[in-house]
Amino acid sequence: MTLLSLHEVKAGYGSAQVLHGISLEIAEGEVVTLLGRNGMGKTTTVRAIMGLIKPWGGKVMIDGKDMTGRPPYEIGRAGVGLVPEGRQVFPTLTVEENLLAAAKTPHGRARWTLPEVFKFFPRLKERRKNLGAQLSGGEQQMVAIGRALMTNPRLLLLDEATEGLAPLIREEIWSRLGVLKAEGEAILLIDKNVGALAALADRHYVIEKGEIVSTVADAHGGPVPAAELERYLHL
Ligand SMILES: Nc1ncnc2c1ncn2[C@@H]1O[C@H](COP(=O)(O)OP(=O)(O)OP(=O)(O)O)[C@@H](O)[C@H]1O
Repeated sequence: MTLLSLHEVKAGYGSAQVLHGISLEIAEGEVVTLLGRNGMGKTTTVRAIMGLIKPWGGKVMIDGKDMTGRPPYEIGRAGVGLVPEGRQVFPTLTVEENLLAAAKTPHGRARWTLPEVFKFFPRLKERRKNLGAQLSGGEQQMVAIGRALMTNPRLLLLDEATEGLAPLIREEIWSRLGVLKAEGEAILLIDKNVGALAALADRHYVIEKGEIVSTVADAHGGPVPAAELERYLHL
């Protein structure tokens, strides 16, 4: 079933239009990427989905329900969790407080609780009394992901979740995302690491100047080779 669909979403900042009619779909359990060079509108698309900016036109549908322009907490309640660009961990709260601030158990028994997040990222359990500001970039990223998981989302949006991280931490994040995929979590990924995207994702949307210019998938449902994705990025 379709979890999220965008129909001709238009949005921008001030009088500058950035999105010129974005249409895309993500089904339950699907891992999809939004690929594009800098400044093409990936983050703006995420903001429009989350209600962080109000679309100028078009529709954002969640579970077939029109959620266009609803505030972020309502989008979250509808099952969408965001791992934002730049992590945005609260610097003066501890790891535990950062995670608990987001806690939400929408439908009865929740998959994600504090102990479950600590099991998923053991490093966070060790650091649970540390302040956000005292964490390494990789640890902050784990907090950002853990915080989104604490909302028990059915769709996770990750905006540049491995940016600026050391290779080892980056690999750990990718492997954790693989675990989430295997559990049936739907994920929308934005990242510059095309190799990792190719390995994890089922499908790819290519965005250029605020429009989806290609949808890329393997005819037999397998992964799309990284080299093919690279070609789309160097148009
Ligand atoms: N808060 C803002 N106010 C004004 N313009 C903005 C704002 N945020 C982004 N823009 C502009 O909107 C356009 C698209 O930016 P966006 O961040 O969506 O791109 P992106 O594809 O995510 O790229 P990047 O990889 O650089 O984050 C760019 O021209 C950018 O300068």
